[in-house]
Amino acid sequence: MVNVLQFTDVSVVRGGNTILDQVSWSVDDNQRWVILGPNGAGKTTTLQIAAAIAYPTTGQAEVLEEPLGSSDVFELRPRIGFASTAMARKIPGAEKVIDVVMTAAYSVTGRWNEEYDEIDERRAQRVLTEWRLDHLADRKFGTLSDGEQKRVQIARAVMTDPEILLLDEPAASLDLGAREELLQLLGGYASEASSPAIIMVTHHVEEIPRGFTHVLLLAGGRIVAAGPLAEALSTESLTETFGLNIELTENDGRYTARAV
Ligand SMILES: Nc1ncnc2c1ncn2[C@@H]1O[C@H](COP(=O)(O)OP(=O)(O)OP(=O)(O)O)[C@@H](O)[C@H]1O
Repeated sequence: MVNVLQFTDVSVVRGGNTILDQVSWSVDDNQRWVILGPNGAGKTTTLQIAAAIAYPTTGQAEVLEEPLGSSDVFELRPRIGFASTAMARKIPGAEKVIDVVMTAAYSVTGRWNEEYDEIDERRAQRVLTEWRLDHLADRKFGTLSDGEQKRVQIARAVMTDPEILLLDEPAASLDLGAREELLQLLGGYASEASSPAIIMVTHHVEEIPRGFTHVLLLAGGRIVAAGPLAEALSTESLTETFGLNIELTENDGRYTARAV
């Protein structure tokens, strides 16, 4: 078991606002975390620190055993897979799906010759197949549906074989079928022992895939609960997190929540 993330009293202050407040949190490589909390709770900021693209104002964050602030983030970042809508916006709509996935390897190999070309292309094809995108390899990214684009973002993030995979609201804006297909794929990936640690931000307990193991509940920049799903995700902890009476039900590894 390897520790991939260690926050010790992490606070983030921006524009005079305390966005994260003394957050201490630890993630091991065999864990798959969901981060839940209301709008503005600090979920994305937490993910940005885990991605080594934001830094604590005070406290200490270690990512893949490298302390942020005194490590070379340019060596660290290629070891992290990060899929978010903000990053997807940077992908040119005219780029072919296979290229969107394959170019993720550039930052790791740092070169582009015949040998790497073939290895990367084979790996990209394999990743596309895993995420049920092989039939779309030659399509332009901009012509894909939302659900397909989300899967391409994840395929790109796993292309480099990252040691930690970060997903910012991967199921947002998907229709029921696309959401369920994505959750199935994510659940399968999460259940594989060879997969990296996964941290996924979401707004809905319905979007927690089977195979996820832990939850971090945030409200107002503070931890309300953190730990194994069976213990930390409850009617009580959700009620406290969202500040209204919520009833949680679990059915065969999937969750639903509603106000009562
Ligand atoms: N530069 C900044 N200056 C002041 N406040 C900021 C700044 N950046 C972010 N914030 C605030 O920090 C809070 C936390 O933002 P963050 O994006 O981490 O929350 P979130 O939980 O991901 O929210 P959402 O669910 O709405 O995406 C928000 O209230 C946001 O307005």
